Order: sequence, then structure tokens, then C-alpha cells
Amino acid sequence: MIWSWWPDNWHDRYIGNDSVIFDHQDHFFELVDALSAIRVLARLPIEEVAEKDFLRQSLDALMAHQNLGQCSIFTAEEGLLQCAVGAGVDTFGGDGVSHQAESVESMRFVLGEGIMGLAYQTGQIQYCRNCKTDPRFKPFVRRALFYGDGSLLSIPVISGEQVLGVLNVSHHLPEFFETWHQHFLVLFANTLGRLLHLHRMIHALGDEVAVRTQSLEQALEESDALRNRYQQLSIKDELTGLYNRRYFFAEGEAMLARAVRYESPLSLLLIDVDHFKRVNDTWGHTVGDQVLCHIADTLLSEARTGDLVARLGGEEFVLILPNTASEGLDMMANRIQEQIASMGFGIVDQSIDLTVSIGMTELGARTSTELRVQLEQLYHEADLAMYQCKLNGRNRRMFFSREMDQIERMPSGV
Ligand SMILES: Nc1nc2c(ncn2[C@@H]2O[C@H](COP(=O)(O)OP(=O)(O)OP(=O)(O)O)[C@@H](O)[C@H]2O)c(=O)[nH]1
Repeated sequence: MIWSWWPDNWHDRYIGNDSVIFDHQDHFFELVDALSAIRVLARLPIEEVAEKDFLRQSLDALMAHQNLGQCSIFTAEEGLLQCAVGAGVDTFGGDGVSHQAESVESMRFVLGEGIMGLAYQTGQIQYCRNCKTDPRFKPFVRRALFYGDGSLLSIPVISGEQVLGVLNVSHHLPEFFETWHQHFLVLFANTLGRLLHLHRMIHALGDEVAVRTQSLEQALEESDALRNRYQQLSIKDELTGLYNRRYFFAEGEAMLARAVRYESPLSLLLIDVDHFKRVNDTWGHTVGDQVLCHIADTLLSEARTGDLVARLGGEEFVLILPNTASEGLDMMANRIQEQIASMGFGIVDQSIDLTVSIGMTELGARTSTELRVQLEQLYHEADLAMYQCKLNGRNRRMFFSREMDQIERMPSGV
């Protein structure tokens, strides 16, 4: 579509039949200035500034290239024409009184009211040749704008069929404005209307993008939190917060690989609570759960950084201690036993006696077999040792020995 600044009926619409087409020769320099104002207007960085600043800069461009005296732009908001920006209006009228900028900013006109309201309502330029005698002119109550017998041009700021506001240009002399002023100002107001519309579209789009970006970020945060939660759930035991069986075997393999590579010692403890069924049977499952958490906390408090503490299920816990050989392992197991036995578990005014059986084994000189097999082997050995503890009366700790491999396993509850 070919777009033009000028509507088809521009001449009748804006100028009327009583006008005299401007004289190019008389106004050559003013015209050059006028075109400069439009060029500056067209180059304003509309993406970067707020609407008010854009309008202010537009008015500055107009004032800088035209000797117009007083200008303002009113925009339509909630059924009123409201002053968005004004330049020079506070000195207008020559009454010697300097009015505050606030009074300009607070000016409002009902749509259709006065010259400006008419320009807005009809979408056509309005020329008030003498504000004192023109019956259409409505003096502003505080006289900051359009005072005396000056002249006023109100030009609708249009984008397509929509009137966005009104550009007002006034002068203290009556009959001041010539036809070429009107041509130029209509062109300026039309350019302004297009840019204002564009500005609003760009910024509305920017706001929409900001809102969408924010909700997208929020959704991402939520899904991250959810993923973390599921990740935690997949590696942690929900009751005690210790690592679970799956993590134990995965991380245990990595610890084993490091120990094999650096030829450093590594030990494993398997801890089983003695007669835990009785706790449940006597105090109920909720207390049983609390006891399991209490034991988990005790194990964590005894473990060093780098140790792996996990709950394999039921009342069975496991620890992998890197850089620890049999002597250190025994000291650790002893500490755990003493801690659990001495503390017991307090409930109301009673204490539940707790003991544990601990099976122990170490990596020793083994270095070659497949890691998973090796970890399962270590676990198997500790389990056999722990079983021996149970056979031997519980509340004890034992190292794995080759002979244990020969003993046939009895059903639990021995
Ligand atoms: N409260 C609670 N009890 C559990 C949980 N997991 C397993 N148990 C119970 O733990 C008990 C384990 O009993 P057993 O395997 O017979 O072992 P025990 O009573 O500790 O006897 P020994 O190991 O031979 O000393 C069972 O009663 C299970 O129901 C749990 O998450 N919470």
C-alpha cells in the first residue's frame, strides 16, 4: 500500500476555501526550517524514551526550528484532553505574570470543548484568529494558556482514522498564522501522530514481552525447583534424608575407583539396629521412624567430610569411609556403638534402649576386579560380618573373615 502524509481531501479538510496557497519565495527560509523540524522529529529514538519524553523532544524540535512562541501537546485520556507537554505557555499573553509549569501540566479540556476540543472532535485543524473575539475560544480558567487577543492553531494529532491528541500553537498577535504555517503544522502533526502510534505499539509490545519473559522465568524457576526436588527424591531416603540405596551403589563405585587409582585404603560399615521390630511393636511405627531418624543423625554427626552415609532400607545403614583402613574403621564403629547405646532414645519420660550390630570390611590389596562387582563384594562381606554379630548376641562389631563365607545363612530373627 502506498502511504501519503496527506489525505485525499487534504485541501478542504485542513485549509478551507478562503485560504491563500503559501508563497514559496516569501517563505523559503521558514520552509527549510520547518522541514528541519520534521527531519529531527522523524529521527527521534522512539524505542528508548517514555511517551512524555518523546512528546517533549518533539515539541523541542518544533520550537527549535520555528519562531512560534507557545506550543503544547494534549493527549486524550479518559474522556479528557490532558496537557502532556507545554513549551513557552507559562509566559503567554504578555500579562507579565510567570505561571508555574505545574499549572500547564494540570490543564484539562473536555473533548469537544474550546478550539482544541473541536480540533480533536472533528479531526480538522482549527484556526482561532483572535482569541478575544472568537466565540469558540474557551479561556482557560487560570489564564496560563491562551490569554489576551492572540491567535491559536489547534491541529489534530492523527494516526490513520484515530485522533490521538492535539498540537496547539499560539501567538500573542491576532491573525498571526499564515497558510504556510498551517500546511507545515499539519504535516508535523501527522508525522507526530504516526510516530506516537508507533511508539505506543512498540512500548505495549515491550511491556507484553516483559510480562511474558517474567512468567517464563517464573515457570523455569518452578521447573528447576521441581527437578531439584525429584533429583533429591531419587538419591535421598525420604524418611531420614540420608542417601538411598541407588545413590550408595552409584557413588560407592566412584569412591572405589578413586581408592583403586590412588591405591588408598577404603572401608565399609554395615549397621543394623538390634531388635528394631520390638521398637515398632512396643511404641508404634511413628516412634520407630523417629528412632531411625535419630540413628541417621548420629551417623551423620560421626562421619567426616568425604564419608558416604546411606540408608539401604528398613533399619539397615551403611558407611563408606575413604582413606580409612581397619584400625580407623574399628575406632569409628566403636564410636557409633557407644553413641547410640549411651544416648538411647527419649520418649515422654522413658528411654528406649538402642544397640546396633556392625559388620566391617575393607578394600585392602584388592585392585583388579570390576568395580561394581567389587562394591557388591564389600557389601556382601560386611553383611556376613554383621550377621555374625547377630548370631553372637548382637550389640557388637566384627570384621569380615574368610571363614564367614563358609557359614550358611540362617533365616532372620536368630
Ligand atoms: N518404623 C519403621 N519401621 C520399619 C521401617 N522399615 C522397616 N521397618 C521395620 O523394621 C523391622 C525390622 O525387623 P527385623 O528385620 O525382624 O529385624 P529386628 O527386629 O531389628 O531384629 P534383628 O535385626 O535381628 O536384631 C520390621 O518390623 C520392619 O517393619 C521404617 O521405615 N519405619
